[in-house]
Amino acid sequence: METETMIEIRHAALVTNNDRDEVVRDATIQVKDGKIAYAGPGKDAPEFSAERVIDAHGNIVMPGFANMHTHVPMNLFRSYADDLDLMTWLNTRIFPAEDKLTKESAYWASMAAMCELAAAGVVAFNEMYFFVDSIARAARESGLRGVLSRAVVTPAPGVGERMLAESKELFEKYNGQGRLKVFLSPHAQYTVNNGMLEQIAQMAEELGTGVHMHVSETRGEHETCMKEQGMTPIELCRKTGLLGVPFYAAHCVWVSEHDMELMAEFGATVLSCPKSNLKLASGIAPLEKMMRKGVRVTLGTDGAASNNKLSMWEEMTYASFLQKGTTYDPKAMPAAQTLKLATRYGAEALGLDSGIVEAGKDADLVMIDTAGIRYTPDYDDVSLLVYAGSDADVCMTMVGGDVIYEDGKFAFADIGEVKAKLAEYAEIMKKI
Ligand SMILES: CSC[C@H]1O[C@@H](n2cnc3c(O)ncnc32)[C@H](O)[C@@H]1O
Ligand SMILES: [Zn+2]
Repeated sequence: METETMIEIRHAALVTNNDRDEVVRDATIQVKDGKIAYAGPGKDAPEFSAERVIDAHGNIVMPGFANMHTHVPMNLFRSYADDLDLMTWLNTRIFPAEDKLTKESAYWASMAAMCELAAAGVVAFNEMYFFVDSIARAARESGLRGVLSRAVVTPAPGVGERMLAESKELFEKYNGQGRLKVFLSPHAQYTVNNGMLEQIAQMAEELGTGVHMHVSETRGEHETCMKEQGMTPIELCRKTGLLGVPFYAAHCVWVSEHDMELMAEFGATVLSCPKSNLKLASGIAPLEKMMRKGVRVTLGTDGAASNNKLSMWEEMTYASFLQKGTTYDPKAMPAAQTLKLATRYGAEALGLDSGIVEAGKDADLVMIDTAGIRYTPDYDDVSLLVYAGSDADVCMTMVGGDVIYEDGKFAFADIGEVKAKLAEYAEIMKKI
């Protein structure tokens, strides 16, 4: 596929995702040099000499998703270890399998994830793993926006320091390069000692970057931290300085009222992964309560080994329905708010200039084919997207004005080759 600098999309139902939740019928979206030049009623659109005109009659155009917690090389481990709790899953199956990963297998697994994300309408992902060079290579090729981080653990003296030094090198190499940014990443409170948490907070401050960490995922993590440290994992993050930098806390299932108040006070971002938390039997994060206390909540999938899809569509449905079901309040997490958690709030948290479809924003858009039976009748487009939509409905994904996925085809990958490579590397995993 060619890159056009001027694209005009006509006759779309435009879900703007703005503060007024406006939906514009028969809308035109004009894209120039990666930005939205115009988005609004077709009848009011200015003259535009488009290199390509897309007829979106019968389609919805909306902002793309920000998947806020991923481990993209874990696409190699989908269906490899199911029906286990987090610690058994990690210690008996995943960590041994990860020992067999190589630069090449991590690259191809990341490419598989890029395809899965792009085809499901994701425009940005917030990643934590090792093999960051492999992930950066796949991300750059795909055109997706990626915030990468090299996970740090402290199993033995000196190991964490080496990993942190590597994180700094990766920051210097990739941060601000094209569509990439780099954060720092202590894996979790139970794998990283307090001294290293402090060093990471200091380095994030020096570099002016964020910190991405698994926090309060399971009851066991919460109880052990209380017993060994005399405080919750979030309180420990405050003590070690992590809440003083832009802080991105994945999961937050087992959080106290005080934890929520701290996160609101320090402006931390919660990266909730409702499906992964259910599959690993970790529990249900109290998102509604957190949001009422003023905490910024966003959504992610976690890796393909614990989800087992990278579908923000499913995260939206699970997140909303779980909050309704656990609060006994049908008004909890309504559709328009849920869509914002999956798109705009994530984009804002990552410092991206997208998440709303309006003039001046980056053109990070997706187009949804509404020909399927689930989009009829059409009383409320946002409701249809959030409660009835799915990956399969995405017919085009655009990042910074580049069409990276369209009608089953990827601009950046030969999907047959990607599948063949994954099958080849899976043979190695089967021998463990
Ligand atoms: C060291 S890179 C990231 C590390 O995290 C592991 N992981 C994947 N999902 C989870 C999760 O939900 N909680 C904790 N750790 C997780 C992954 O396998 C890598 O080892
Ligand atoms: Zn995770």
